[in-house]
Order: sequence, then C-alpha cells, then structure tokens
Amino acid sequence: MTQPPSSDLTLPDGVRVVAGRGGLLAVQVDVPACRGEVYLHGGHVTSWSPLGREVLWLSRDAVFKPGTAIRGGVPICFPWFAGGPDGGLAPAHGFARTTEWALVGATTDGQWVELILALTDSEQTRAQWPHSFAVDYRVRMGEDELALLFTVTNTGDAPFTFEEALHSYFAVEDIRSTEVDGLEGASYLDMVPGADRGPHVLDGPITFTGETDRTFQSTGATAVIRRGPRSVTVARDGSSSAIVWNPWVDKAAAMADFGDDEWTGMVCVETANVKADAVTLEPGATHTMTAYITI
Ligand SMILES: O=P(O)(O)OC[C@H]1O[C@H](O)[C@H](O)[C@@H](O)[C@@H]1O
Repeated sequence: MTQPPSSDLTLPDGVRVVAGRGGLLAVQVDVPACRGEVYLHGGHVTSWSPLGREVLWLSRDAVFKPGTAIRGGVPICFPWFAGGPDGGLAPAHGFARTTEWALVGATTDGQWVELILALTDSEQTRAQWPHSFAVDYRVRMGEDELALLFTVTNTGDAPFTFEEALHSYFAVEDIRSTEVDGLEGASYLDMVPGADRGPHVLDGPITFTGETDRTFQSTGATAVIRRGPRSVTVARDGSSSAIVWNPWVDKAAAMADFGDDEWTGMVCVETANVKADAVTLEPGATHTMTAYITI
C-alpha cells in the first residue's frame, strides 16, 4: 500500500482517507453538497456526485494498481500528452497518472471541499524527464461545480517545456445522441488513425457517429456536453487545447480496461495544453490551467 498522508494533516468533517480499490489510498468526500473521491495514485479524481448524481464516467473494468492508469474519472496527463509533441515518448500521457501524489491540504467551508495534492520531481521522474518541478493540484468540489486547478512551477535552473491535460471522462446517456457545443469555428487535428489529420475548422456542434479523437488548438472556448436531460459545461482558464474523444466499438474492444459495450456511455472533453500549445516555463515561473466543470 502507498504511504498515508502526513499525520499532521487535519482532515475536516466529511473528508477521510481510506484504503480504496486495490488497497490504493483514496480521499473520500461526503458532505451535503456532494460526494467525491480522489486517488493519490495518479492524483486521480474518480468521482464527483453532486446531489446523488454521478457526473464522471469510470469503467467497470478500470484497474487499480501501481504502475497502471485508472480508466475513467480525470487522469492527469503530464509532462507530455500521448507520445509527446513529436511522438515516441513513454509512458503514454506522461508519468503523472501512474505516480503517487501527496495530499497536502484539505479544507471545507461547509459547501465546498478543497483538496490540495502535490507532486514534485524525484529520482524516478528525473530519469524520465530531467527537470525539477512542483505541481500543486487543487480539486474543489461543491454542489454545482468541480474546479480543477493545476499549477506547475519550474523549480530548476533551466527553462522547460511541457504538455498537460485534465483528461476528464463524462457519463452520457448515449453517445449517439450526445452533442458537444461551443467549439464551433475552432481549428482541430483529427487524430483518428487513417483520417485526414487537417487542420480542420469545426463548422457545427460535434455529434458522434464513429471513433472520434479531435485535438482542438489555440482555443479557450467553453464546451457544453448535451448528454440527456442535463448538460455539463467545461470552461477553461490557462488552457488553449481541448481534446474530444470517444473510442467507439473497435478501439473499446481492444482496451483491456474498457468494457466492450461501455463506449456508448462516455465522452472525454479534456482541458489541455498540447502540441503547439505546450507551455514553456523559465526557472521560478509558474503556470496554472483550470477546468471548471459545472452542471
Ligand atoms: O488509453 P490512454 O493512454 O488512456 O489514452 C486514451 C485516449 O486519450 C486521448 O483522448 C487521446 O486523444 C486518444 O488518442 C487516446 O486513445
């Protein structure tokens, strides 16, 4: 089992740390406004359930074990996305989603709960990415908003460039009748294998009729997921990229940690800075990317 958070951290009422699935440590929130769960493994939000209705999607086949990313919720992609700007980097989406994070703060005002997680460079991270950094990740959950504030500081003495994504999976009634609005007019790359990569310009709301994997660039536009009776809005700050993803039939079947029929019930709308939107930080500089998820 991973290390418990430092014992001098006082947790407010409604917040506790438990041995979750696979024995991994999970921070559970249970307050009148919402319930939620964040695994220290990957700094991974796996649940946000305001007023008893789950907003995020988590695969029934998700694997909870060291070294493996959890399928669903909000994986953190850092310090690169996919195989990195030029491809070829491993592990896919960087090491943050498979590394243990520390819980360094937890507060509540009775309505909101804010959890503060931290990740800093170690011998293990420097072997994969030779930079000194500190990430402060604030997860604020309440009755109608989940705010995710991801702050990276360059604690070294040379500049570095990184990619980042809050790879949020949302539950939808049926992807075939789901629409994502708000990104009209934005430029995107079509990352589905074999497709014309583009860049393309989006000319209307996104509807889903097959595998979809679009990387929107140079846009901070807010996306609205119309997914049944209730919509979810993903607003962003400090984020110029957004990824919209559904694997559809064949890719879902090819993933061991994704139920064959589960592609109908999810969509990813990700808050990111990737490819040409990668961020460069000078020594001592800081960058914050925020996702505001509201219902
Ligand atoms: O299977 P993973 O490494 O978690 O990646 C899952 C997906 O993440 C992003 O949305 C990418 O755009 C997709 O190409 C990728 O398939």
